[in-house]
Amino acid sequence: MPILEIDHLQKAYGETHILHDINISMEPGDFLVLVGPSGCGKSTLLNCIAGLEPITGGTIRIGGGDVTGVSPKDRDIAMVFQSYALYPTMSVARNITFGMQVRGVDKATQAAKLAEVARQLQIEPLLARKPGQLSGGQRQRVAMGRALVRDPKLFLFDEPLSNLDAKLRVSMRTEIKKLHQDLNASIVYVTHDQIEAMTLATKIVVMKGGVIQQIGTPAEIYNRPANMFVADFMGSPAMNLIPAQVRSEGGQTRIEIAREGAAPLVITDPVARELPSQIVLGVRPEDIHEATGSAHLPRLAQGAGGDVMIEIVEPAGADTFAVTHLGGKPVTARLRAESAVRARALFPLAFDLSKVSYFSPESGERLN
Ligand SMILES: Nc1ncnc2c1ncn2[C@@H]1O[C@H](COP(=O)(O)OP(=O)(O)OP(=O)(O)O)[C@@H](O)[C@H]1O
Repeated sequence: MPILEIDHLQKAYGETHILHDINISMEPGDFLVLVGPSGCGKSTLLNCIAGLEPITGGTIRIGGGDVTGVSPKDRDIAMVFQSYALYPTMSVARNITFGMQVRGVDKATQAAKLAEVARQLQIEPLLARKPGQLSGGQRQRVAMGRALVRDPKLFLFDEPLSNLDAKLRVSMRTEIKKLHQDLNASIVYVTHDQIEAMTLATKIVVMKGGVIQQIGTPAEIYNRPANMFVADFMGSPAMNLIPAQVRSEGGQTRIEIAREGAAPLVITDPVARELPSQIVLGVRPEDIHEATGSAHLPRLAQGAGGDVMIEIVEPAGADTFAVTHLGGKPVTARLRAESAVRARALFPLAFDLSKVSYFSPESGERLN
């Protein structure tokens, strides 16, 4: 049975529609990440799940029970906010046990739960301190501790790492992932950071303008984006989106891409595909390879590339990024660090056609 089922959810503020026909089904133990740009409605959706915002239409079920009209405290959820929302005058220990005290949990159980989460989160030495005496990462841990002692059906996290510096964010991300694995907890997590989404989620919901664009595993979202918005939003550097023309010939698909100062680059997809004459070809930087000595790239089809003029070369330690222009757009290839690629020179590049996406230029939807 799904731990969370959202069915045809609508949310409006007066005449302003914020969320449109949201449908989500989440299994127990899932780490479901709601991701999208600022203003896409992900926090509003989380608040609807928590019961902090009334919904305009549809239903929400948690653990099989309809909670649509149920107050937040009766939904068996625990929420961790971006602001942590700790009580400043209470010690760390009191912050964690206070909710249990209010619910009438006996003292011995409170102490046992406190000890358990303090150990899990490695905050034992901090229990007597006040929130003002903690670092951002430590406050974050206390806020999580407060959620953990509730042992709820569902954890809700609203951008919990956004107040931390970059380095701490990465280490807290690892901790949250470990916590999820250890507890097998069901988590709904909001972030605008696509890397956080990719690294944490078992399931990603990509949103834009209050509409779900795609739901899938991180691999599905990355490898088979449903449309150009998802293709562009997920992945860094972003997927290259190259306008191209298609000619079907003899059971193959010929794709022509305009190249500056030279005849179009013609690549041949060995699969016969039903494509419109104009498409946008999506290819991730790591799926564009140096075409010379491609013996180590057996999956590269014959005729999958050609010489292109390299404009900029950016060494980045483990990789080297090479930027060219194709179809009138800048195109980035992620090459090996030891690549001989040079700026302002021709260089042979080939696309891994087993990995490319084709999109409709009009609707932006995936075609293959
Ligand atoms: N009380 C409100 N009344 C009217 N509009 C609101 C209200 N609260 C939020 N909105 C609007 O709803 C939309 C979604 O907001 P929401 O905070 O859910 O976005 P978000 O994706 O979480 O963005 P962010 O990452 O910036 O927090 C925004 O356009 C926002 O202006």
